[in-house]
Amino acid sequence: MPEALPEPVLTARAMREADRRTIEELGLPGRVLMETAGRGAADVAARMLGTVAGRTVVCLCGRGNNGGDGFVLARVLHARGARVHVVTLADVSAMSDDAAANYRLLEQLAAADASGRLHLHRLDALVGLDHLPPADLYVDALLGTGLSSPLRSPIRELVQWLNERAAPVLAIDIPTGLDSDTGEVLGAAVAATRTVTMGALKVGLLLGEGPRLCGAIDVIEIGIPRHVLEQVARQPGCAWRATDALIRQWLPRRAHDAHKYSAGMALVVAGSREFTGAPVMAATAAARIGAGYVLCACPSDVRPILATKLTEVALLGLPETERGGIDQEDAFDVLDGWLERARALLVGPGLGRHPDTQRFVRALLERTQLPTVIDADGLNALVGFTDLIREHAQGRWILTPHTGEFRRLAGEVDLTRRIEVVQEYARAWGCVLLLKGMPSVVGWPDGTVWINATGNPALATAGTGDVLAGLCVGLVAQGLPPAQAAVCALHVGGAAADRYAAHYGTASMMALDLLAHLPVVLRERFDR
Ligand SMILES: NC(=O)C1=CN([C@@H]2O[C@H](COP(=O)(O)OP(=O)(O)OC[C@H]3O[C@@H](n4cnc5c(N)ncnc54)[C@H](OP(=O)(O)O)[C@@H]3O)[C@@H](O)[C@H]2O)[C@@H](O)CC1
Ligand SMILES: Nc1ncnc2c1ncn2[C@@H]1O[C@H](COP(=O)(O)OP(=O)(O)O)[C@@H](O)[C@H]1O
Ligand SMILES: [K+]
Repeated sequence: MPEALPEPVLTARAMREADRRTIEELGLPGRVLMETAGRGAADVAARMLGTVAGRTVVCLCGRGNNGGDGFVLARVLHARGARVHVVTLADVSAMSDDAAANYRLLEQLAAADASGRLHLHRLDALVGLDHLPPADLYVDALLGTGLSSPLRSPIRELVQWLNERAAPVLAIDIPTGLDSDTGEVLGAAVAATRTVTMGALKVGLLLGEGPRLCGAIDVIEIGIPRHVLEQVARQPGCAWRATDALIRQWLPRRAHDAHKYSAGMALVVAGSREFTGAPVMAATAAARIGAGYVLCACPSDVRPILATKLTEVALLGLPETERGGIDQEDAFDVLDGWLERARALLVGPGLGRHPDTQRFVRALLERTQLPTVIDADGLNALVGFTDLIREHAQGRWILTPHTGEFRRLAGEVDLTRRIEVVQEYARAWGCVLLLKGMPSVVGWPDGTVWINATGNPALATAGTGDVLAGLCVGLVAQGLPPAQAAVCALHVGGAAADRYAAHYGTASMMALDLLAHLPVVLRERFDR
């Protein structure tokens, strides 16, 4: 089976380091990198145009290497018959060396070419823009990873002008104005139809405003060796994105001689008088993703209610104190046998925050050696007890907080640096930390971070977190290590949401719809 490779997601600093090492250590000239980048971008532009000959392209170029990529793209599209207008802001003497070399090439070409299809415009003020002909495609080659502060004039005005154009916009490397590390808009930013990014994905394309502003993304391989990308990807703030091929490789396969125990038993401790839906969604999700035997342990007085909603999922009633929480000692009498037989545990969905229940949760987590998913009220029981995570997680726990639950656990954190924050806490707590959101992010205890590649706003509906927790425990019950189970659960769950949205849009989905689409997605996309 060929080794499927995850996609590196780099910060500007890591990208610059990869460029530098390729140029200085490997000896691949920066000019060649730029030529390859520009040609790759031109191919994407050509696909957007359909036909190139006779079409009009306006290319706005900055004076750095991002502009240089744009000059190469302009030359290539011109060679293929397009009418090209290149707009520059600076004199060639102020350009970076590689950009200047490519600009001089364009000057030679414009002088030698009698077709009148290549026009170079030096922009001193914005007035020049209105003399440009309407274009079939605009190219944003103003700024890339060199952006370091809120956009200055005149680039800021150029960005606004671009955003008023009717025709599609292709952003080179990063939409100008978008922070390539955080996805924040620095003053103003190009809203691109498509972004062609060089060498590797950038973090800012996937976080914050990135997904909204960059449109579809093409990654151009420009000659930076994979081992260089993998090494720089270890820098803080960098991450990885799984591919379908990698998930297909990781997902468990059911053995031909499987029986319900060998296919993995998941024990779900969930539910309360207030929440009888969460245990259903979590336990059903565990069964749907392939656990052979799912047992749901809930407070005794909600057992009859769940029994009407669950058929394939077996139920266990947990004794309660007279105050209404779960009675710790009596509950262990009921659970201990099952804790020996189960292969994975999920604690939390809909458990409620009764102090007795919270004490029971902490005692259970200290007692079990099972790989465990802790979600929702399981996490709330750990507020103020994060030492318990440090002592007991040992890489076996998956925590699945949304932003609010994470803030309650970790205190005030700056989530514009969500990659670093997840990296830091997963490492400090020694657990797999799945921080839900758009996109959801997974931190491993060794510092590796994953940005979810699938999912869409249809997921913003109550219960999808319960489903996600169930997918996690269902995968761990089948023998998948917690680190990989969290990445797979997000990827597959998000893929189910994507299939739903493709058919029905993003407003109508409810959490259990994810499970209705899961079998087809597992079959069609993940070969299970
Ligand atoms: N040749 C190669 O190795 C490869 C290069 N690659 C390409 O190079 C790009 C990186 O090139 P880069 O480092 O030159 O930076 P770049 O994004 O062009 O910007 C520099 C300019 O930005 C300006 N500027 C900064 N902040 C600003 C603000 N707030 N408002 C306004 N202006 C501002 C800054 O001006 P200054 O602040 O210096 O006055 C300077 O003029 C990368 O994205 C990729 O496309 C790839 O193809 C890979 C191979
Ligand atoms: N399969 C999934 N893929 C990606 N993100 C997911 C997935 N499931 C849940 N999420 C994220 O989790 C959020 C819902 O979690 P949460 O708020 O805990 O829901 P609830 O507690 O109502 O079940 C969603 O908005 C989405 O960002
Ligand atoms: K750009």
